[in-house]
This record gives sequence, C-alpha cells and structure tokens, in this order.
Amino acid sequence: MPKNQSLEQLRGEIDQIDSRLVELLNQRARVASDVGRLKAGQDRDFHVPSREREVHERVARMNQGPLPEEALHSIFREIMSACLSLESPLKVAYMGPKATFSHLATMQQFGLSAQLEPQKSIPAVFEEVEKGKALYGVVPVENSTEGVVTHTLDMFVDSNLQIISEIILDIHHDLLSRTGRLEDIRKVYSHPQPIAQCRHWLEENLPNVPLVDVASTAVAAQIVSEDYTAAAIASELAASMYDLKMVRSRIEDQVNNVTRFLVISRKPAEPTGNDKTSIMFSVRDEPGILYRMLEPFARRGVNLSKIESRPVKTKAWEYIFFLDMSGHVSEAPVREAIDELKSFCQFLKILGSYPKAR
Ligand SMILES: O=C(O)C(=O)C[C@]1(C(=O)O)C=C[C@@H](O)C=C1
Repeated sequence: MPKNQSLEQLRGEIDQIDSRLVELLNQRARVASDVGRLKAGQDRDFHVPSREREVHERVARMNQGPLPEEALHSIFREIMSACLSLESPLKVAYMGPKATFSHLATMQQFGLSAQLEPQKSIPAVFEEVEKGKALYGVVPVENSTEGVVTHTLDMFVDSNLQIISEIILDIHHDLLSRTGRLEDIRKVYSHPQPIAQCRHWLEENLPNVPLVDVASTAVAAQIVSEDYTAAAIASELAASMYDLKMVRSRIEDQVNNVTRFLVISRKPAEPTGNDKTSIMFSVRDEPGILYRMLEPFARRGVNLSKIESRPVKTKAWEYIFFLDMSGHVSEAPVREAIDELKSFCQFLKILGSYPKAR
C-alpha cells in the first residue's frame, strides 16, 4: 500500500490507466477489423476458436498477478467477443427463453457481444444451425444430479451436426420474489429439475407451500414478477432481467451441481492436443457384445469417460450407445479403435472431436 497517497490521488492514477486501456482496446479492435477484412478476402472463417484458445493460453502464461487467471480469462473472452463482433456478427442459437441456464452457458462461452438467439426447443436449436441461420447452437446434455437430457441425445440420431465444444456450468439456484421476504411466499414456481434439485431445502424452509412446475426457470421468474405472493427458483440472471429480489441464494441440495452443454456446428473442430471424442452406435444383440465393443479401446489405452444407452425407438429391446473418450479422431489410437468397433456395428456415427472443457 503506498503510504502518502490520498484516495483522490489513487483514483486519479486509475483514471489515467483506464484512459490508456481504452486507447489500447480500440487499437486492438482496429487490428482485429483488419484481420476480419483479410479473412473475408480469403474466404476464411471469422470465428477461430483455436486462435482464441491460443490468446487465452498466452495471457495465462504471461500473467504475473495479482489478477487470477480466471479473471483474465473472462476479460479476454469479452475483448475477443467485442473484436469479433466488429468483423462479423456471431449468431448463436440456444435453448431459450432468456435468463435460463442455457443462456448463461452461451454467454460464458461466446461473450456478451455475440448475437444470442433464444429458441423454443432443443430441435429448434438444431434446425437453426442446420439451416445456417446460426453458426452455432448450445444445448444441455447432462446434469450431475438429474442425469442425461435424453432429448438432446435423441436429436443426434437424425442430425449430422458436429459437437465442437462442451461447456460445464456450475448451477446455483436462487429463490427470488418481488418482496425478497420468505414469509410472503404462498407458492413456488420453477422447472421440475430445479424443484427436484432443491427438494430438501424447500421441505425444511417452505414445508406447506405448493410447488408449481412450469416450462423453464425464466417463465417462473416472469410469472413471479407480477405476483407479490409467489417465488421462483431461478438464476441470478433471471433476478436482474425480471427485477426480482433474492430471498435466499444457492438453495440447491447438492453442492456440486453442474450441467454440461454441447456446442453444435455444421463444421468439425480442429485438434487442440487436449480433446475428447463422442460417438454413437448400435450393435447386434448377441452374447459378449458389450465386452467386445469396449475392448478395442482398452487394448489401445484409449480412456473412456462416459457410456450411455438409449432404446431404439422403432425396435423394442435394441439400444443405441453413446460413448465419450479422450483424444481426437485424427489421432491413430482413437481412429483405429473406432474403425474396429465399426466393423461389428449396425451403424456408427462420430458426433465430434472437441476440446475438453477447462
Ligand atoms: O485472429 C483472428 O482471426 C481474429 O479474428 C482476432 C480475434 C481476437 O480478437 O483476437 C477475434 C476473433 C477470432 O475468433 C479470433 C481472434
């Protein structure tokens, strides 16, 4: 702490630094615009996730503190999001409405300058990307407490979109209302999943209050914004969007509550050296098949991180498997193991190789 400086002097110093920052940020934005013009002339993609990763990694390496790496990561995400928006708008469709966790996950991944387009359903997100109306789509795929979002997995059966990224979001549920007072609450609205995830807290703190399922946490927040006797379980983002007060924060029963989202695109992602691959396939129903389908991966030391099965809708007792593994499909052990598995599959589809979430 400098000893003899007054508050005014220190703030004056901050003002001077801010002026330099604004100048530098605009200088950076002008260079990014030049890059954009160059790329347009060469018919190259505007959004380059591998370059963004490089920038983040370089910034982390040169950071000497006191700012933590996470803080710099968020700042540079916004800087690049803003620079990119000068080159070309980045359209991203997500499972809406606004203020849901999908919205938060999309903001976390693409920054606030991206053009985020809420959609009514998971199929609608796929459709926007398939038709080229959005470059990317963001859909939830699993929650650590509630399990997989089967609707998303089912969509991959008929879609040729590729997974190009995953987003892991810490989920915190807040109890929100107009008055901010627990004793005013006569009804609680939310989506069934957050209600299930806060069941113990609700039983203890609001034992006789009816719980009402609605289509999303955002719909709950909207209803509650017009009813002084109701509360919504929703995110902090919903509180600010619908002008609600926090009754209690973080009321989820499980402390480690995370949701995984997938980013889908028409084009596959480039290898980064720290990737994972998702595939789906179905096999004949015969003895030893479960063992045989995993053995090619074990033999080559390919680490499997998840296996999921879904019934084939058109045939009783037949299953489609979803498998996640470490590595990129361009790496020999991964490619060879998948090829071997394919030789005894009825069908197999590579859903994408993409960087592991941070
Ligand atoms: O390097 C580029 O290709 C840029 O367009 C610049 C930039 C950046 O701001 O650093 C912006 C968007 C891209 O996704 C990657 C990087």
